[in-house]
Amino acid sequence: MSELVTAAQMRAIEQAAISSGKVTGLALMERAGQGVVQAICETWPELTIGAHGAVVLCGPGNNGGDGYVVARLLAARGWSVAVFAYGDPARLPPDARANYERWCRVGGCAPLTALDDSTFSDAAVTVDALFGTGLTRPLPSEVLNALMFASTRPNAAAPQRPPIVAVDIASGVDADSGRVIGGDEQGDELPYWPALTVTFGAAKVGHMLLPHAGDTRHKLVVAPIGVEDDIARAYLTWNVVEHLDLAAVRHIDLLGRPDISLQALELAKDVASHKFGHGHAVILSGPAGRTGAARLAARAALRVGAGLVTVAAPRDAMAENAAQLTAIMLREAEGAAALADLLRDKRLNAICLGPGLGQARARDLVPVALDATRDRDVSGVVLDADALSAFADDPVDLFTMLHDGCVLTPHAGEFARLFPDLSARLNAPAMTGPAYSKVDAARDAAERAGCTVLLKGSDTVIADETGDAAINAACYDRAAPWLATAGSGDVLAGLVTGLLARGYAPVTAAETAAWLHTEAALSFGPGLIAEDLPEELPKVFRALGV
Ligand SMILES: NC(=O)C1=CN([C@@H]2O[C@H](COP(=O)(O)OP(=O)(O)OC[C@H]3O[C@@H](n4cnc5c(N)ncnc54)[C@H](O)[C@@H]3O)[C@@H](O)[C@H]2O)[C@@H](O)CC1
Ligand SMILES: [K+]
Repeated sequence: MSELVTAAQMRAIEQAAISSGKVTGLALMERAGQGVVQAICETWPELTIGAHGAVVLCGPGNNGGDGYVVARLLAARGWSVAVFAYGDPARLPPDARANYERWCRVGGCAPLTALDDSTFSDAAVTVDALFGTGLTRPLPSEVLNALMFASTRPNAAAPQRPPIVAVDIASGVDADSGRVIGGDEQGDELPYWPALTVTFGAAKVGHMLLPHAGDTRHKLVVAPIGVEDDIARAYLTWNVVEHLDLAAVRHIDLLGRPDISLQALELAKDVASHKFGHGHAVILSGPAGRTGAARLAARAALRVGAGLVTVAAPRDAMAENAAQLTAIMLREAEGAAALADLLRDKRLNAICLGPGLGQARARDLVPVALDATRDRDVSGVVLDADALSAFADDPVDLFTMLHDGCVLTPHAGEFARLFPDLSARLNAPAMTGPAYSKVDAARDAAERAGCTVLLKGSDTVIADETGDAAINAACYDRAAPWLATAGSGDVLAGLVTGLLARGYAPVTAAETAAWLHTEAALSFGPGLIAEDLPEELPKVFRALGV
C-alpha cells in the first residue's frame, strides 16, 4: 500500500464502510485490536511463548476502544493486563463503550492518575490507546504526565520502562501533519518515542512526516482492517481540484504499487534506442574552485539515463572541469549571452542551475534558462541551491519567470528564503489539529510558484501546481541518515535533471529521483559520500528489474 490518508479521509472511509452495511464499527475495532496484538507478537516473538504483563492506557474515544480490545485479547493469551483509563468510561462512544464493558467482565480498570512505578515492574509492553486520529488540541496535562511517566526511567538504578506501542499514532501527535499539538517552536518534541506504531488500513500522512517519523528505531506497521480496497477506490476519486480537503497524498514506493511500478519500468531503455532518444541534460558549473557540485549533478544525470550530459562552465573553470570529465561533455558558457546562444540548440532539453553556481552567476543565468525553455513542450529546468537563494530579496521576480516545466528543490533554509510566510506558518507551534503540515506548505509553494516543488528532508515532500503531492519518507525501515552529507543535494538535482531529459513529467521526475536517491543510499549503506550515490544506481536498477 502506498496511499496515505488524512484523519478526515480515514473517517470518511470507515463511515462509508459502516453505512454500506459491509462491516460494523465493532468489527473494525476488533480487527484493529487484533492487528495491534499481532504486530506486538511479530515485533517481539519471545512474547508469543508464555504469559507476560502489559499496561494498557485507554482514552475517551475510539482509540481507547481499540485499547480495551487489545487488553482483552492479551488477557485471553494468559497475560496479566493492567488497564488505566483517562476520562469517564460512561461517556465513551458506543463501540468503545461496548469494548470497555467486555473488558470489565475480564479485569479491572483504574484511573490514569493511579499509575506508579510498580505498575511497570512486570510489564513487557505499555500500550498507548489514549488518543488517535481524533486529537484536536493539546493533550491534557494528566495524559501528558502519564505518558512521560510511562516512558521515563525513574532513576539510574531502576530498570528501563517497557517499550511503548502506539495504537494508530502516538498520543499528542496530529495524524495529518506528524506534529505535536501544543508542541513548542523548537522541535515538536513527542511526549515519548514509540518502539512500535500500529495503524489501520493505510498509513496516515503524519506518520511519514517529522517529527513523528524522526526516530530510526521506531517501527511502523499498517494492519489491514478490511477497508483497504475502499481506500484504493476512494483514492481514484479524491479529485485534487474539487475536494482540496480530500486531496490525495502518496508515499512514493516504486516497488510497492502496480501503477507506480510502471514508473520503475519506464526507467528501462528500449532495445532499439540510441543516445539521442534519451535527451540531453545541461548542468551549469560555477567558477574555478567551485566546480565539484556541478560535476556531481552531471554524473547523476548521466547514470539515471540521460543520453547526453554537458557541463557548461565559465572560462576560468574550463581547465578544472576538463581535467575531471570523460563521458560528460564540456562547453564554455561564460555569461547570459553565451548561455542563450547554447540553449538555441533545442536538443538540450533539461537544464540544471544551482549546485556551486554562485548567486551572482545564478541571477544572470536563471532568467535566460527560464526564457529559453518557456514555450517548449519538452524542456525542464531544475533550480537548486544558489539559483533559489539568489532570489531571496525578490521571490516574486522569480515566480513570474517560472513555468510548469520547472522543478525547485529547496531545503528548509532555501524554502524559508523564497516562501518566508509559509515557512513561518510551518514552524509556528501547532495548537489545534489538523495542523499546517509540510505537505500543505509544499502544496502552497507549488501553487504560488506555478511549478513542481521538492521540499527536501528525510521526509521529502513533492507537490505540483495542481495540488498533487507525494512524500518520500527516508524513515523507519528506509531511514538513510548517511544521506546527510555534502553534495547529496547536488546529486538529487542531477537525478531530477536526468529524468527530465529522458522526458519524465516534472512531478514524476522529482518523485522518482527522490526515491532513487534514498534507495541508492540504502543500497550503499554506512560510509556513503555523495560520489557513491550515482555509482550505486546500477545496483538499484538491477534490484528494480530495470
Ligand atoms: N470505527 C472507527 O471509526 C474506528 C476507529 N478506530 C480508532 O479510533 C480512533 C479515532 O477515534 P475518535 O475519533 O473517537 O478519536 P480519539 O479516540 O483519538 O479521541 C477521542 C476524542 O477526544 C476528544 N479530544 C480530542 N483532543 C482532545 C484533547 N486534547 N483532550 C481531550 N479530549 C480530546 C475528541 O472529541 C475526540 O473525538 C482511531 O485513531 C483508531 O484508533 C479503529 O478502532 C478502527 C475503527
Ligand atoms: K494512541
